[in-house]
Amino acid sequence: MSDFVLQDAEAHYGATRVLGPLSMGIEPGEHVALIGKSGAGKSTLLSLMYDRWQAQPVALMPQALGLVDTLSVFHNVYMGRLDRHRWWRNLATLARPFRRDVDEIAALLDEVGIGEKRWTPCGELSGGQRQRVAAARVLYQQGALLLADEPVSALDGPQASSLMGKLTQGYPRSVLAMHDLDLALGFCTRIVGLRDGAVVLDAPSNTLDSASLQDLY
Ligand SMILES: Nc1ncnc2c1ncn2[C@@H]1O[C@H](COP(=O)(O)OP(=O)(O)OP(=O)(O)O)[C@@H](O)[C@H]1O
Repeated sequence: MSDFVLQDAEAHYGATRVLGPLSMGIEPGEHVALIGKSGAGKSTLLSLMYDRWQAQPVALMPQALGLVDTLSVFHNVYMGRLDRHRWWRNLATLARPFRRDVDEIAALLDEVGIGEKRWTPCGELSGGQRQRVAAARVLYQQGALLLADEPVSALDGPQASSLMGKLTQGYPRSVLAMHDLDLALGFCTRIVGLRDGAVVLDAPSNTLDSASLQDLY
């Protein structure tokens, strides 16, 4: 049985129910694309999953990315593992990073194509570069499950494909809110379609094509 299960889950804003009740589990090896039009409940479902499962090693890449603009790209990626180190090591890293960390993070930044920006403050990056920093941070963090909200929305076609490959290979399971149906079908094993806070489709990707998903929009 999966450790990642929701049973009759609901989300409310004030007195208004915007999601559920819904039940679903994420099995090992599953990469789930959450699709549906704007306002369907994708971000709300990701937040609910993060709340319910945060006792387990879950990484979150939020839509707003959560970068600290005044810190360098290196330091933002390093934050993916802040909770694994003692306070004094994190404090020392702020002033003078350890060579081992610099080398590991530099390799990751090279992989996502922003190695030359290692010491640039995140506030000086483009939208696509910022998205790649946030992706590098969750790849550095590692864990049992990745939750990501439109993780490649600011990237061009080849960059988006490359990063989708790294994110789905970097975690044993993932749930990714997506708007690009071809990327969802190409990289995810399962498609969950939401409409007005309800699951209206839940099927393996290899049984679907992008035309059959258009009904959700
Ligand atoms: N802070 C909030 N307060 C009240 N209602 C909210 C709030 N955030 C979201 N909602 C409502 O919850 C519903 C689901 O929103 P959600 O952000 O989960 O949609 P989404 O599918 O992620 O949309 P998008 O693709 O635009 O990011 C919408 O009806 C939205 O208006």
